Amino acid sequence: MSKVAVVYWSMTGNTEAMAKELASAAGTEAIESSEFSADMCDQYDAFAFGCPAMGDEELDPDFEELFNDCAGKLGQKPTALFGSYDWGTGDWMETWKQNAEAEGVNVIETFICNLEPDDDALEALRGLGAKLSA
Ligand SMILES: Cc1cc2nc3c(=O)[nH]c(=O)nc-3n(C[C@H](O)[C@H](O)[C@H](O)COP(=O)(O)O)c2cc1C
Repeated sequence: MSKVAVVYWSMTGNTEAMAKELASAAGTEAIESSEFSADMCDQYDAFAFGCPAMGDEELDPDFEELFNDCAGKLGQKPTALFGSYDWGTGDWMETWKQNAEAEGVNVIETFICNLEPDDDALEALRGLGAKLSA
């Protein structure tokens, strides 16, 4: 089984709920982004990074700094990006994915959900966790 790092930033708990469901299915615990650093990437085989739409379709700046630090260390390891949004249409995730791929990150899947994850979203997140840990 792959060792999966599920690293998230969340202001009001929606992305945190997503992270916890995904991590549980991957057989691990979600890690708050403030507790993670780029030098920890070597310990993992696969990654899921979560951050909601903030600013104007942007990542939280502190999370973005961490992700950019990690990006060069992920190599070809499978990486998923996820997060919650409200009034937009997911532009922040499109931008995030494009930037990650430009840095050479192997983005195998992105997953977004509107506000709190509903049952369908939780099921999809469990599937993603299982896929990353396979
Ligand atoms: C400062 C701020 C900026 C936001 N910007 C966007 C945005 O650009 N697009 C969008 O769809 N939602 C935006 N939202 C809504 C959040 O993405 C949404 O509430 C999300 O569920 C929060 O996730 P969290 O509970 O993990 O913090 C914003 C919320 C805040 C507080």
